[in-house]
Amino acid sequence: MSSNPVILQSENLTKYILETSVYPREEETLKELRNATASHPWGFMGTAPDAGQLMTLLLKLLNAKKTIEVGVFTGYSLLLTALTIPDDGKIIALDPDREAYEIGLPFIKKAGVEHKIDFIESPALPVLDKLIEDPSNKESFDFAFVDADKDNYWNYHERLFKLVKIGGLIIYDNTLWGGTVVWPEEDVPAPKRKFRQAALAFNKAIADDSCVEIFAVSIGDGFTICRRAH
Ligand SMILES: C[S@@+](CC[C@H](N)C(=O)[O-])C[C@H]1O[C@@H](n2cnc3c(N)ncnc32)[C@H](O)[C@@H]1O
Ligand SMILES: O=c1cc(-c2ccc(O)cc2)oc2c(O)c(O)ccc12
Repeated sequence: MSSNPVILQSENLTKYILETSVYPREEETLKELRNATASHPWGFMGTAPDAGQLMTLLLKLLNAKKTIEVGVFTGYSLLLTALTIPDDGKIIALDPDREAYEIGLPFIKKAGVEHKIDFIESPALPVLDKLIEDPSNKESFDFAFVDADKDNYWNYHERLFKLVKIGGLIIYDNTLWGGTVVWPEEDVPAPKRKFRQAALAFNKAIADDSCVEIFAVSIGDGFTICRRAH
């Protein structure tokens, strides 16, 4: 089994895709933010650039204007969303770690998109609950991206489902959790087991949810794309 967390069939194929179609198209400030994150001890948590490119395409297809991001870290996925939505678009970005967000902030400012971002330094669940209490927020968001504490994904789904409009998208990252979802439990390193179990439970629950159309994409660490059907 490869030690590379990328799930595509070979590391060379991933490299080929990155070099031919992702890096040449990656916006300069995104590249700079990604490079600034690389030296962070948790730098590997940033959204994979190929997965980010897919997200950009989906945001454009949707004409997304109002979005939510759960799990910001240094802001790679946040900056790409801010670069993609229109100038009067808005992103509610939730993360208890402001320090990591501040690593990416100079690149967000340089890109001239800070005005689209409402960063809230908080765990996401209480903020989502508050948003739901306001009827004007219900079914008002075009798009949500979830890349945070993996054992809360179903809790996020229950809330985001109420906030995202019919036809809107919710994307969940890490749903293949380094490919470990198909490994025998005993082969999975102990620290990875808790979130592997969370991914298995979430993948089953979302497949059983007839209110969304879904597709699990083997890109990055696994993207599950959900469209609110009704
Ligand atoms: C994988 S990183 C996000 C990566 C980010 N999407 C990017 O492109 O760089 C996960 C983030 O989730 C945040 N997080 C952990 N628990 C959270 C919670 N309860 N609510 C919101 N964010 C949380 C962590 O602080 C961390 O910054
Ligand atoms: O190794 C990780 C860990 C996380 C993680 C752990 C705990 C949290 O509360 C949030 C995130 O996230 C990761 C991630 O998103 C990724 O793409 C690779 C590795 C990890």
